[in-house]
Amino acid sequence: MATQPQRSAERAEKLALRLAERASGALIDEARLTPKPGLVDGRGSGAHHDLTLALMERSARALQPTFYALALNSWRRPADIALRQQVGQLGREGEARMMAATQGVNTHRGAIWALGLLVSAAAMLDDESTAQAVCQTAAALARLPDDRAPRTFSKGLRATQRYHVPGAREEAQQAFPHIAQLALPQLRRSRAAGASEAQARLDALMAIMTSLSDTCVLSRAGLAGLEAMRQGARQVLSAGGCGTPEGEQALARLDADMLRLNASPGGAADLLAATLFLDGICLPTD
Ligand SMILES: CC(C)(COP(=O)(O)OP(=O)(O)OC[C@H]1O[C@@H](n2cnc3c(N)ncnc32)[C@H](O[C@H]2O[C@H](COP(=O)(O)OP(=O)(O)OP(=O)(O)O)[C@@H](O)[C@H]2O)[C@@H]1O)[C@@H](O)C(=O)NCCC(=O)NCCS
Ligand SMILES: Nc1ncnc2[nH]cnc12
Repeated sequence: MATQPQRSAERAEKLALRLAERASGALIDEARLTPKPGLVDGRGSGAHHDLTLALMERSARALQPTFYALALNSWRRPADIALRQQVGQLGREGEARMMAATQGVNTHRGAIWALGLLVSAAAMLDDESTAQAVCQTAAALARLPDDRAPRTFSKGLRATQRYHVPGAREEAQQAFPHIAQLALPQLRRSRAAGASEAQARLDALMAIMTSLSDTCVLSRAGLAGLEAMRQGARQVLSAGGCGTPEGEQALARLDADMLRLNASPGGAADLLAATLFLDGICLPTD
């Protein structure tokens, strides 16, 4: 008969496997979702020259062991410095894994950050929780310092300082408002209004794009690119979403604008993947 510690280990491993499969699956679902403005999708490489759908999928699969390790090591632990450092280390190993799988192309750095924290938070809470609870727990972890992190200067950091806007760090530290307050409610509203699953997911992406300061867009296309992204996404939603003929036309215009400006909302795409992950693992609210 299995002893108590054996049963606990089995439970932790089972949960870690489920979370890791869901996290990698959410990355693949996001990458395949079509048509996404400026992004890699089933039609092609969007505004990118070095990314393809096959590469995004390879990267997503290569990250599954990272998500598994994050969940297993976070199981039922409190948000403290020791866990923050371990999660940081596992996240950096995940980035190295991604780079090895893609021969040095940055496919999912932002996604490793957002999904990594959310996978850890779901394992910390263990029981099925609401998306709000998982986002709050992830935020508690993100707000802790990681003294072992190398002091490097990134494109994201440069954009947040130049334009005085929040970036990926702040989104996590504020408990992912673009997921909890915009994307998840929009996903559920669009489904309830009869949109197809793909249309509802595209609407959720639009909801994120209406207000995110996506440092990927800022680095490539400046404030003009960011404003075009936000305005275009608002037009899609105010036309009734991607499921209406007017919404579909507005989405095509937004795609053309993003390509013309060389803008890619990679941060919004990461947050959509994180939304799909939470939608798949969390208790429904309201
Ligand atoms: C906190 C970190 C995310 C580092 O953040 P920072 O802002 O310093 O660094 P970046 O390297 O720029 O990464 C940020 C990425 O986050 C995504 N993102 C952008 N804006 C937001 C936002 N407002 N909210 C949430 N997420 C956002 C975005 O990722 C996507 O874009 C990537 C492609 O970017 P880039 O290489 O710039 O792309 P290109 O334009 O294609 O380059 P060129 O072709 O022009 O050369 C892609 O990866 C998408 O995922 C931003 O890029 C975090 O990484 C960190 O500190 N990690 C340390 C480890 C850790 O503690 N982990 C814990 C959890 S596991
Ligand atoms: N579909 C996508 N295209 C480009 N960059 C991304 N980053 C995350 N998902 C992406």
